[in-house]
Amino acid sequence: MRRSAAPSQLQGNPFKKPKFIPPARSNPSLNEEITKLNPDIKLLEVATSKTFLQSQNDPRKCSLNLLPTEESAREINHGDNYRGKYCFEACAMATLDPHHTVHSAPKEITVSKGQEEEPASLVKYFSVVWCKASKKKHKKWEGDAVLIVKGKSFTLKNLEGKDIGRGIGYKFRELEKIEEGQTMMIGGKEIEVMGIISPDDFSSGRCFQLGGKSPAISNFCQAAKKCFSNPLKSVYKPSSKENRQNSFCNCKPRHDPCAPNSLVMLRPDSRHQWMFNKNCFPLVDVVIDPHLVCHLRPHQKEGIRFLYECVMGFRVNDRYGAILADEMGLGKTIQCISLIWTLQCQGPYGGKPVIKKTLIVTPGSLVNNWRKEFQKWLGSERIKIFAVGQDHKIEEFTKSPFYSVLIISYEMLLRSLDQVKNIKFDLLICDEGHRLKNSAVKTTAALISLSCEKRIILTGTPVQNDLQEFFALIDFVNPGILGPLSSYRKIYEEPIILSRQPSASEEEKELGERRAAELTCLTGLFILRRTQEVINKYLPPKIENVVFCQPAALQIELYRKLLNSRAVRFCLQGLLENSPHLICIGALKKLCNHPCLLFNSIKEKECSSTWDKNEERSLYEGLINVFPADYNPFMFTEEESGKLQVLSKLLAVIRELCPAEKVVLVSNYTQTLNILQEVCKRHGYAYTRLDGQTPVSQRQQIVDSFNSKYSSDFIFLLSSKAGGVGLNLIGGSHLILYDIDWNPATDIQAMSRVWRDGQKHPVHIYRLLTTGTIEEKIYQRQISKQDLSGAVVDLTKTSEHTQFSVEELKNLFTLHESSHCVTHDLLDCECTGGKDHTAFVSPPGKLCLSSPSSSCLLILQILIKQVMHWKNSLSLEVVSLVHIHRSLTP
Ligand SMILES: Nc1ncnc2c1ncn2[C@@H]1O[C@H](COP(=O)(O)OP(=O)(O)OP(=O)(O)O)[C@@H](O)[C@H]1O
Ligand SMILES: [Mg+2]
Repeated sequence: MRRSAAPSQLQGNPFKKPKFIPPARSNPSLNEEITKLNPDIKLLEVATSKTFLQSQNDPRKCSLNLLPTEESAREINHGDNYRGKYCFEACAMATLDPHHTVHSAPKEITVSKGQEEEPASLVKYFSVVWCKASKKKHKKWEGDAVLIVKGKSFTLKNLEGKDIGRGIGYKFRELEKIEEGQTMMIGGKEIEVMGIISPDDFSSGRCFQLGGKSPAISNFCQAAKKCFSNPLKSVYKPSSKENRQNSFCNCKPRHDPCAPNSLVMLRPDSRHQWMFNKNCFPLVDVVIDPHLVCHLRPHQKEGIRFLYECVMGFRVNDRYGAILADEMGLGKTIQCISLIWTLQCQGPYGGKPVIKKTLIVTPGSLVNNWRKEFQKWLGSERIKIFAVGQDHKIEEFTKSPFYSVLIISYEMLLRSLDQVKNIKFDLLICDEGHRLKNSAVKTTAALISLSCEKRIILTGTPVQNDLQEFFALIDFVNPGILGPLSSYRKIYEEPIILSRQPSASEEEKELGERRAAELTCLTGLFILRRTQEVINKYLPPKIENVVFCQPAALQIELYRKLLNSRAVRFCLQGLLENSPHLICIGALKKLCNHPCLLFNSIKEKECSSTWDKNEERSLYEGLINVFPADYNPFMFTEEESGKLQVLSKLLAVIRELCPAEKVVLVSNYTQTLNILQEVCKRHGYAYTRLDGQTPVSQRQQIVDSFNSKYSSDFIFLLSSKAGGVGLNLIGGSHLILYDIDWNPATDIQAMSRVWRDGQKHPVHIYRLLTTGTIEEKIYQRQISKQDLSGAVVDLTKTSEHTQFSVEELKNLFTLHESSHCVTHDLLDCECTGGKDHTAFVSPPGKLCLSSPSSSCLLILQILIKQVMHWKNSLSLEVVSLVHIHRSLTP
């Protein structure tokens, strides 16, 4: 009986180690032929099995390490190039298992009738191929599967992790004796055992990747040798016509690889050469332009190496994507610029450039920032870049042969997708690419439709909590690397989520942890994330202050009323259909910013008669009477909001004590920015503003003008939604976050606008919170959830700020009137926190509130070291380590 091969057999099932292939079923003549053609094949086989075994034994190493090691590869390279070619063909063939011929009839394992003694806990795993039971002569294996034998039962899972067969009550002795090569009938399916899977490979999920369509992770070696002794000797044989034709190509590196401080990229291994150097060009060192290298920080050099290896396909076979997820301000832009410039001028094969055209897609406000950064690092002569804007239509780029880099906003890309699709791009960079975490959105679909293999996502915001979002990012840069979504869910997502449930068994917990570790390991080859710690030493100090502001009398009264509204009572009864709790939360947050914002909403809803506004109306019932009869929201006063009073004083103090320094004032809401703008006007502060309404073409100009030392602007009003990411606002050294977001990442993004390279002054961050209110609760939630562990995806988090339990809502919908500062109470701090110590410093001598407002309660002064410690903690208790600075400064 002959069977055609299952996928694993076509690709070489690594679980089927060469030594176990029964001679009868291998094809000796083929192997002999291969060995005759090239004796090096033995070396490769050994290397292959060695690499595999090594990765199997070392759980920290990723699996799929199936290709020859660099050592073996280099041997090939030093020999005749053609030999190298055969060698690879042979290598590929050697792992190919010839069609199987089954000599013995499969045995049906019989269901045990009698009682058998066996250890129920004994679990074994096998890689198998299977087909439906049939009496046909020529059968076809239908697929690879994993057989799990546990005590007297078995489960058969396909490589997507789905159960395709189950059985119980088998004879234990039969199941125990299962060995490689054995064919048997179980559960109406015929299977052949291909190999044993170690418990480690099962629990990590590797066994599911290895059998079928999974990628092979290439042998990856960190150490790039400095330079070639003689590149011509190793590969270049100008014997053929083709080679003679190519003899014009450049054999010398563009920059001296042996110069001190030179940054030389890793050489391609022999697999890569075989795949991509068909014309046998000489190997040439790729060396980063020294003009750039002299500016690069160590982590940036490492980042460039990483990006180069990823997009060249050195790290993962046939995958050319990368995610650079460095924290904000680490210079992702310069790393990409260096990569583009290098690949555009150089390449390892005959020095031929690897890419011609690059597409950079970025949020609208950063299009011109990219252009400026190119100019900053490369000047305007080296590289011609084209930023799409109102006056720079994409047609210009299409027509002109000069431009090699196109920078376009996500919005514009959607509008001109057809034109962009007509251009052949060799490299695609998606800045602030976390927006691609949803594969259903148009932008993602548009970018996927571009036929560019080399894809880089840049993001400073880690993907938290959501394994599917993580999948979308991975699948975008390296399509298919995690298999289809359905199998990813079965193999990774479900076990990981299950293991996080409080009711998870020890076994489930262990499995979930192993799968999470494997996922991290697998994706870690093409994800790089460094934290701000790497640039701390290059930056001035940062002092972060959390300013707790007592609410004003009007705010308290309105707050009480809101909490007594029908809408809130509904929520507390668990009636959360149509999400009324989100409307309530929104109203409370508005009130914390200023009551006039709530007044506007009340008026708006009063005029609206639509049915679906009922809930909102029930929230606002009777509130209008709390406002004075002649209340005019345009004539709002600072006294009506605790935070606004503090803000006003804070601005006055900064202006007085540090007249040369500027302030970035951030809010999540445009309406709040309007109020803040009005405050600026009233006090005569020169300001500039960037929000969602600001035309994209003007944004960079606004930023540049603020950053300029000649600017008279004192305040930069910034909407965190429009400009929270990517902007460089180093002109300001004080940043005030007027309101708080559920997602700590949004606040951190905003805070990172000023504390970045180029900043000359110590940076002061002030976060304003209204005490006793929902803002404090959000803050507490932020610090208890926040974990900047450096992971791109934090698999331990489950927070979702749209879903709350009734208990959580009860806590959110409480006003703590008797406490001056609930967070302070939670700290177990011995100071009384009373109104007697209402002065604040940061740091001593630099800034103080000369006439402290009675509405201010405390400033928690958190020094940078402590911030780090605090950020890494998961519990509020650790905050008590934070020094509470309450000394009165004259
Ligand atoms: N090696 C360097 N020397 C001096 N300045 C640098 C260096 N690297 C980067 N910079 C500057 O630091 C600033 C921040 O860099 P960049 O905008 O690339 O950060 P980023 O990693 O993209 O941050 P974000 O996630 O906020 O977008 C820029 O003004 C950039 O020119
Ligand atoms: Mg950036």
